[in-house]
Formats: sequence, structure tokens, C-alpha cells
Amino acid sequence: MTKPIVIVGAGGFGREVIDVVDAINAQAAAPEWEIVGVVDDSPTEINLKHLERRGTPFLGGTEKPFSWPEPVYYVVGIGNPRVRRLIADRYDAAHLKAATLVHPAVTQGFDVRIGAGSVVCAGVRLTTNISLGRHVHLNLNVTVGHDTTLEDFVSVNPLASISGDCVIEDDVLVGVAGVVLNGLTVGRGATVGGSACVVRDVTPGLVVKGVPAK
Ligand SMILES: CC(=O)SCCNC(=O)CCNC(=O)[C@H](O)C(C)(C)COP(=O)(O)OP(=O)(O)OC[C@H]1O[C@@H](n2cnc3c(N)ncnc32)[C@H](O)[C@@H]1OP(=O)(O)O
Repeated sequence: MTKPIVIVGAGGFGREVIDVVDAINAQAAAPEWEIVGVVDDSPTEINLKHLERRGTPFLGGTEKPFSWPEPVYYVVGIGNPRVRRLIADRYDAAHLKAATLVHPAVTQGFDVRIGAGSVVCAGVRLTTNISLGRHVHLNLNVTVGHDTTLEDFVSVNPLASISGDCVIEDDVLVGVAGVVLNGLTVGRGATVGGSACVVRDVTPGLVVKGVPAK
């Protein structure tokens, strides 16, 4: 049965999430999702034009799903972990259902758990015994190694590589092409800069960059 879904965020990642939904629908025998539209509290003119061009309705601000006449799924297409958590907490408190979206061009090994609200983009490789929490974003071509846990609201940007036996705690952002070496923990709310190589545990809340990341 086709399920209605609202995308939160008209920005770049929000529109990339629409691509993920389109790809899921294209490979299914019958469309899995019907995109009701996009909500955003402060969309830019250019982003509204992008939506119009692809024929995706803009519904208004983020309060809109609360008054939707039928039960609707949602996904938050916003890369910033803390902003994503704020929105998801409001929706979950109102018993809206979080959709989990996995692009068909993703490979997964044995025992991969993916939490509600997560978005896994094209080209992602997940090997074995991996756990993704709620509302995790894995952007294009990310790799995650064996026995690794990514907790809630983690964002991993394109081409980043999380090695085996790692723990990436809540609300961490790993920048584009960042690397986390095996067995390490990146503490809650930390940021790993683009192209950084993490070689030791990262203290919660810290921003680290460079090779080795400091
Ligand atoms: C499809 C997509 O677009 S997905 C999005 C992809 N983008 C990302 O993943 C971005 C990840 N974010 C970053 O790498 C950021 O630069 C951060 C978080 C590391 C730092 O951000 P800020 O604190 O705002 O740093 P700011 O831009 O002020 O730069 C501070 C200094 O760090 C340097 N710096 C910034 N980022 C990096 C980096 N990734 N690696 C090494 N040095 C860096 C700057 O050159 C500057 O150096 P200076 O003081 O000698 O001039």
C-alpha cells in the first residue's frame, strides 16, 4: 500500500531525500510512497523554485503535518543533527510516524539495523553487525565497517568512512570524506571536519579537523 510522506526541509538535502524516495518507488512493483509535499519554516526563493520545477508541492511551515487530515509519515531532510532532533522530537510527541528510507543502490551485510527516520543514500556500503539509531543520515558513498554503532541523529556526509568497531554517539556530524579509524568513539555532539582522519577518541562536543584530527 502506498504511504503518504512529508519531507521536512526544502534545502539541498531535503531535495536529495526526494530523489531517494523517487528511486525507492521506481524499483518497486507499486510505488511505496506518495510524496504529499515539503514543509520548511523559512524556504529560500530559489529552493521553492527548485520544488516547483520538479512538481513537488510546498505545503508551508513545519506545523503543517500536525493538522494533516490523514495519518502521514515524515522524514527530516536537514543535515544539522541538532535541528533534526528538535523537529523529530516535536513530531514524535504528536505520534507522527518517521519513515525509514534506504536507496536501492545501497549494499547491506548480515545483521544491519536501521532506526526509524533514517535516510541511507545511494552508494552507501554497510557491512555486518551494524546498528544505526533513529534519524541517522548516511549521505552518498559512505562506508560503515563491521560491529559499528551510529547512535541517534548522527549525520555522515558524502564519502566519509567509519571503520569497524566504532561508536559514533548521538548528534555527531562527520564531514565530507572524513575518516574514523577502527575501534574509536566519537563523543556526543562532536563534529569531525571534512577530510579529517580521527586517530583517537573524540571528546563530546569537540570540533576536530585535519590529519591527524585535532
Ligand atoms: C552534499 C553536501 O554538500 S554535504 C556537506 C559537505 N560539507 C561538510 O561536510 C562540511 C564539514 N565541515 C567542516 O569541515 C568545517 O569547516 C568545520 C566544522 C571543520 C569547521 O567549521 P568552522 O568552525 O566554521 O571553521 P572555519 O571555516 O571558521 O575555519 C576555521 C579554520 O579551520 C580551517 N578549516 C576549516 N575546515 C577545515 C577542514 N575540514 N580541515 C582542515 N582545516 C579546516 C580553516 O581554513 C580555518 O583556518 P585558519 O584559521 O587558519 O584560517
